[in-house]
Amino acid sequence: MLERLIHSLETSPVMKRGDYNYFIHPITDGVPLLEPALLREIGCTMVRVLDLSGVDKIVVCEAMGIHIGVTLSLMTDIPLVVVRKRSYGLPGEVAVHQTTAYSKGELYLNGVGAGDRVVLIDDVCSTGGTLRALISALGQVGAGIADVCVVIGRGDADIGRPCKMLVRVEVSPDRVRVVDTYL
Ligand SMILES: O=P(O)(O)OC[C@H]1O[C@H](OP(=O)(O)OP(=O)(O)O)[C@H](O)[C@@H]1O
Ligand code: HPA
Repeated sequence: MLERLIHSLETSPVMKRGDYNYFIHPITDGVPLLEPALLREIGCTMVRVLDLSGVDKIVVCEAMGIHIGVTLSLMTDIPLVVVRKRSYGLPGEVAVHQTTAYSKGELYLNGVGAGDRVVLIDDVCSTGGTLRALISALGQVGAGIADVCVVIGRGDADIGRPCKMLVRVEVSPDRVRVVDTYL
């Protein structure tokens, strides 16, 4: 079911970002190009594995959650909320701090309120810093999280709740290996 994702990951290049082995892949970086069939494969798998009952909104983070969220939104008719890296100052906006293996910044949540039931989607979970920040923001506005799902998991981050990972990878300085799949 995830043949395209697995093959594309296992042939993806790895570069250094400081000490961090950073793999470069269409889903996590948008380069060199995104094949519609790969997006469809991921969208179909997410529809199968996610608990979407009663879900009002799909929540993703700028930038590399957006194409995955759009794919899922088009397949399910559930509206999409994009958490941004800049503030709009709208009423009810919540700011949280994000730390990853190679960056720090602020994330700004708009468009989700008390009682909303959401699924949280991202491209990759590595240190878990981004998902922890997003879960904190959703908690602050009083939203319920039905499910959390990422396309690719690496490492063994604790985000304080279960996270469905379509594939799990190990990344060495010269290659990516897929070591597990969700289905
Ligand atoms: O588990 P973590 O260590 O938090 O890493 C995962 C996050 O890192 C990347 O985002 P990044 O902030 O690099 O921004 P981008 O989506 O704009 O590339 C990726 O899109 C995830 O959101
Ligand atoms: O190794 C990576 N590649 C792409 N995006 C990422 N986000 C966290 N780690 C990575």
